[in-house]
Amino acid sequence: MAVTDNPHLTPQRQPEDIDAALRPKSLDEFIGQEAARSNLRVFIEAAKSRSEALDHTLFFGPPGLGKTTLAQIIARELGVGFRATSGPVIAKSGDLAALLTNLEEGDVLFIDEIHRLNPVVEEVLYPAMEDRALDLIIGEGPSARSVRIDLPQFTLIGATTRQGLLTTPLRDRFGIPVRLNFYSVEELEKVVHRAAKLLDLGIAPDGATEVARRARGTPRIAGRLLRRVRDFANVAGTATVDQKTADASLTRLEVDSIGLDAMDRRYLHMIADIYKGGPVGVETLAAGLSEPRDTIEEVIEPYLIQLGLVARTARGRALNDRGWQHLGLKPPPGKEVNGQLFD
Ligand SMILES: Nc1ncnc2c1ncn2[C@@H]1O[C@H](COP(=O)(O)OP(=O)(O)OP(=O)(O)O)[C@@H](O)[C@H]1O
Ligand SMILES: [Mg+2]
Repeated sequence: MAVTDNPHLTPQRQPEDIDAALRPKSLDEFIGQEAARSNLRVFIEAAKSRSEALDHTLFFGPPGLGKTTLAQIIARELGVGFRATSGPVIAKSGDLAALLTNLEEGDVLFIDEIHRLNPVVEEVLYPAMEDRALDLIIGEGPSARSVRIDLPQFTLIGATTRQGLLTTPLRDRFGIPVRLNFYSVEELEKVVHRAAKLLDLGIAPDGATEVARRARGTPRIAGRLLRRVRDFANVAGTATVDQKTADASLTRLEVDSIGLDAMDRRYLHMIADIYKGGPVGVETLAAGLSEPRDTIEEVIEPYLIQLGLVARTARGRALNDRGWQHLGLKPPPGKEVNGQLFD
């Protein structure tokens, strides 16, 4: 059985299914991330010209910026097979051994959420990445012996939203670390136009700009918002989405003028209203919002920090003056904001 046929080793994350239709298929089609893209182009070309596997590659950055997409594109550009799995589903070292021994020459093995690998499994990965070999213990007790199995040349592509949670030995074994950044509005406009074409939806430039401005710097969100805008447009009988249609739809979806959603605003209000602007610890916020700490750190905070609304300080999260402004509130008198006393 092919590894990818095993349901336990190929978890289908639901959002990915919706995403599949909009996924770019080549580096040329992939929008933005210029530096990463041009470097990858060189590394892929070089590996191909030497008939070698590409060096192990690590993608890290917030959700929805294109990590899985780029991994698939790399396999396609290299002209090799693509096997996908994810950290939490590889429960035992035997599962990983099965995956690795089933690889074909040059294949890409994609491990999503690689920061969530079991440490025992991770140990198996080290020699596999470094020497392309597998050390197995066969038998038990006094008759147990260790055998080394050679693996085909392969490329491990890891993806993580939390680079900081990777162990140093694992991080050091990736020859090509790639950070993905939030997209600019101009880049997201292109993403929106491309997606609209694929969805067979007419969109005016100002309509695309409106969706792009409110997509939280994230192509996945741009795609999602566009689908909802399409629903509103279809029902209203609007042929072409312009700024007004987009704005009305997004407002109904509670996406505000800078793209923050209801959850983002609950987070900001919790700091402002209950903790007087902070600093407040992330665990406290997690409990107050009934959200896992991971979601807060991986999904909610990166964009708010990027916009400068919130700061991560040693004593916890604190609202910056832009955060107060966005909420239309004033910090309490005597409050230190951005390191300055507010009066
Ligand atoms: N540069 C891009 N150009 C066009 N569409 C993109 C781009 N990057 C991502 N997308 C679209 O955004 C969606 C999400 O991308 P992807 O699944 O690769 O994100 P991810 O980084 O793997 O997210 P996660 O961390 O949640 O796994 C896909 O539908 C993809 O088509
Ligand atoms: Mg992904």
